[in-house]
Amino acid sequence: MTRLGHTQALLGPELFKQVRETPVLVVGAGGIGCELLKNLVLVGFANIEIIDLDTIDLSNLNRQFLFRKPDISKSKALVAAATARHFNPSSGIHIHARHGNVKESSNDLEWIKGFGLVMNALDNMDARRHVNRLCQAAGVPLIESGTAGYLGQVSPMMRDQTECFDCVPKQAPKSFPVCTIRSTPSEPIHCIVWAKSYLFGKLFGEDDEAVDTEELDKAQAEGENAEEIENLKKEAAAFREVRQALGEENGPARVFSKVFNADINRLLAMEDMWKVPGRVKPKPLEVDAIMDGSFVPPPLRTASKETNGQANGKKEETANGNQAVLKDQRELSLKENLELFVDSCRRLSARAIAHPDIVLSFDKDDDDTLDFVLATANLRATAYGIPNRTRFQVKEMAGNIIPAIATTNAIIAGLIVMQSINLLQKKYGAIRLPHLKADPTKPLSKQERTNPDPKCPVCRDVYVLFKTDVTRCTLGEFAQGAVREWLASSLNEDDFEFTILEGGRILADPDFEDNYEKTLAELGIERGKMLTILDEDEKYRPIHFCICEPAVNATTSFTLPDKCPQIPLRPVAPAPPQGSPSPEPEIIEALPLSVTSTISTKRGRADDGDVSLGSDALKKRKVDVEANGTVDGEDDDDIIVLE
Ligand SMILES: Nc1ncnc2c1ncn2[C@@H]1O[C@H](COP(=O)(O)OP(=O)(O)OP(=O)(O)O)[C@@H](O)[C@H]1O
Ligand SMILES: [Zn+2]
Repeated sequence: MTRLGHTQALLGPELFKQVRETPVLVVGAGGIGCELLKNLVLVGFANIEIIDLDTIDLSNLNRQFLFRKPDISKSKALVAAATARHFNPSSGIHIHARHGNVKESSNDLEWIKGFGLVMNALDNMDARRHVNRLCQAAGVPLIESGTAGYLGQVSPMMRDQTECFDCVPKQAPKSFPVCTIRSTPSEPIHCIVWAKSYLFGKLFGEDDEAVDTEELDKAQAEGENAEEIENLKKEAAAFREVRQALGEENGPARVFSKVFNADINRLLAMEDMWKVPGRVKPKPLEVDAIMDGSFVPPPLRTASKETNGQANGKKEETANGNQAVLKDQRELSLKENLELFVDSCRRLSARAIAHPDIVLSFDKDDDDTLDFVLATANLRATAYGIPNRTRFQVKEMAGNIIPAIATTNAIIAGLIVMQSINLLQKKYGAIRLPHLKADPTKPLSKQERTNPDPKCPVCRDVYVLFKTDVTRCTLGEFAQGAVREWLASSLNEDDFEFTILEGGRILADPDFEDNYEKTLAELGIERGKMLTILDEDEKYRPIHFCICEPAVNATTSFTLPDKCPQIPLRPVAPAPPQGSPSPEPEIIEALPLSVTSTISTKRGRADDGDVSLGSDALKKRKVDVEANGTVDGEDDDDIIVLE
């Protein structure tokens, strides 16, 4: 019996026909995507489109087995398709591979409606949200998936039948108050974040002197505390000075004495700061004493077995109780950290001097930047009595590395195919029940899925296919023809007052019709975007008109579906607490022509990891808010976000 003969016998002729004919979309040709594509081809799916924006990297080869060394730098989607085709050569399968971003404007509502099933094999929230919205708008079933180390999950999503990706709140990225990072660290991660997203930027990142000065002058003019501004200016000037001297022979020593000695002494002088219960005073570090082994580090703040055995400088022999451990897994002595600090400072400043136009940034795979973060984080940790970390641990923490495990990807890809079959059979009971999870303690577990959240801002809204020539159709024509004559009349609303938005922009409202004469193109509306209607009485759910290519041979400037869909009412919102102002969206009167949405084939943004964890980026938000010497407690809501 042929390979497909087995599948046919298993599935029965009707389901097998669906498998063969249903057009399916796979988004992402990475760890899960490669496994999935292979499975789909072997099961007999014969009409597959796969899209990925990335090219193959050496680090992909350990688990993305559709790729080989000679494929490095080639398009993931194209190579994956070319390899997978050979897995079932006799089956007459058609794989359409696309090297591109799923968010491209050509991937609009009409495009997604062309699929019977969509499968996400992505690694970031942004793209997942985008595909979820498209699928919800089109009513096309989506199978969402993700893995993080040994954990993984598969979640089928079907409009009106199950919750969607946005019905469920996602875990917020881990964040730290700025003052914890800047002045009162208590855990190794606080020191790593400080080294990576504060100190590294100050010494080697973009020189923000002009911005600093301008902002501080402005704040002073606006009446901010003059002493605080003065402190901030001094702090900025001090950093500038050590930064400029970095290339000199004693450059690293000057940085050391500023950040590990003078700054700590200044903090210690702020007595009120150390009266907070539980807060432990740091101890300034001294180069000479560290080098001759006489420096006595402060005791470790946690009652842990860890020793930070810097006192005798013999850490190198006792680290982890094992001399034979790999270099990266050995904890450095205080002296070694100091030497590594000096050495990495020299390497980085040599790079900065050789290429002044290239701004250095932390990269876990760049040894110079990793060494700098390792050494400075450990030196700071020592000053604060916090346990040190090994190079391996710092790389993992600073790089937000979650190991990708091929077996988890393979299990998840198999479960995606099982759920695809359930969806094709419209076994909604089956897709609602097994929200399948892979977990090392219980290889397969299921979690009952819930109904859509009535308040979900994605799957409870209404979406309308709006085919239009954006260079011809004006906003006024849209408001009259699509909203008043088509939508409002089907709602039996004679006096329908509404606001038109695109993204966060208000294009028109009952008192603002200045844009009515402009074409949609002039307003920056293009294929793939949505015009959203909100009624003034807030009676109905938002209605999104999804811009698609004009109909062939269209004589009018737009075409609408024959029938207006049913527009549900909004759920009744609980009364806002007394005195709380209602949020007003921003009105943009003079609209900039922002049609320049350039889509890169490489991501310019950080991944947010599989499931809801992990990322390659540590974002810094407003790190400089705290004046040097003005720490106002842990409840500071300025945060440094670890995504
Ligand atoms: N907006 C997008 N459009 C198309 N493909 C995307 C988009 N965002 C992410 N992807 C693709 O999704 C895939 C996710 O796969 P995976 O999680 O294995 O990541 P990876 O980049 O291959 O591996 P790693 O991040 O571990 O190096 C990647 O190939 C990535 O290029
Ligand atoms: Zn939803």
